[in-house]
Amino acid sequence: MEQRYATSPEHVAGMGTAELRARFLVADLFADDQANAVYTHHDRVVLVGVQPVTSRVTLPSFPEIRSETFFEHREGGIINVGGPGSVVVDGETFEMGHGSCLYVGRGAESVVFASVMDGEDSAPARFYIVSAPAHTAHPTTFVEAGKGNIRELGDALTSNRRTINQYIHEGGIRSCQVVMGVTTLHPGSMWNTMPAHTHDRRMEAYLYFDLPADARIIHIMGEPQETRHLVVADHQAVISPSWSVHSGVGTASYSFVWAMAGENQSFDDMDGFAIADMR
Ligand SMILES: O=C(O)C(=O)C[C@H](O)C(=O)CO
Ligand SMILES: [Zn+2]
Repeated sequence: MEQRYATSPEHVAGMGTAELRARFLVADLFADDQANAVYTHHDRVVLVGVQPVTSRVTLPSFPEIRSETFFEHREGGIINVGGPGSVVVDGETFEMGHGSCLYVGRGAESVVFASVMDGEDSAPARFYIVSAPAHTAHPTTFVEAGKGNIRELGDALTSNRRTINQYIHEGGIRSCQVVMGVTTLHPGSMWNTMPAHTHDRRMEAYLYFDLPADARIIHIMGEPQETRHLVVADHQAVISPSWSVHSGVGTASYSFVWAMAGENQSFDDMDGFAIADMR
């Protein structure tokens, strides 16, 4: 498991492109028949990518978290950003289509991932997991793509019309810390999360998906008065510390998984910034 230690805003001001990418961009989460993990140390959130192709993949326990099983003292949200697949949690099978979400509660022991590969052109499932420490066990719960709490935001005139699907949140699937959902840009709209915000109570991670292979997201990060950017490709994630804005513009429309953990679970607890005040 890769370790990414926590960073401070003062540190970012002097970083060049390579260091910014090494600290905040998770470029290679998905690899065939593997479970790749990054331990962010921001709110002790672990990001995992599982891409089963020729065989099933069992979620390992990873020595860095010192537990018998991955979910012994953790919980996690899983979203499938690839082709159809399944997740078996302690013998119970969840068929997961593109964009669907599964919450796995503390104490789950065996978690096994598979793709439904039924032809040469079929795409493997890509399971994206965001996990945080959990103090109690909430039930493992599945929700189909598009069946979360829907919020429509933005306007085509400002190129930011988008649909937010909240899956794991205060009014939906219960959890200890993890809050998770998917935002989809409408055709022709390219901007997410602008005006931008921070939430000092929670870190957040974005995983961009459904972006054409030759398109990119220009992801804006850093303090609002001292921003930096990352150029991000499909299936890459960005770690956003609590003090950092997280907003992006695509060269094509796209979706992204957003997930947070920390002090509270209040989606609307955001500190917004006027666009004109950003630097
Ligand atoms: O499009 C948006 O705006 C978002 O999806 C915002 C994220 O959900 C977020 O940053 C929540 O704090
Ligand atoms: Zn946010």
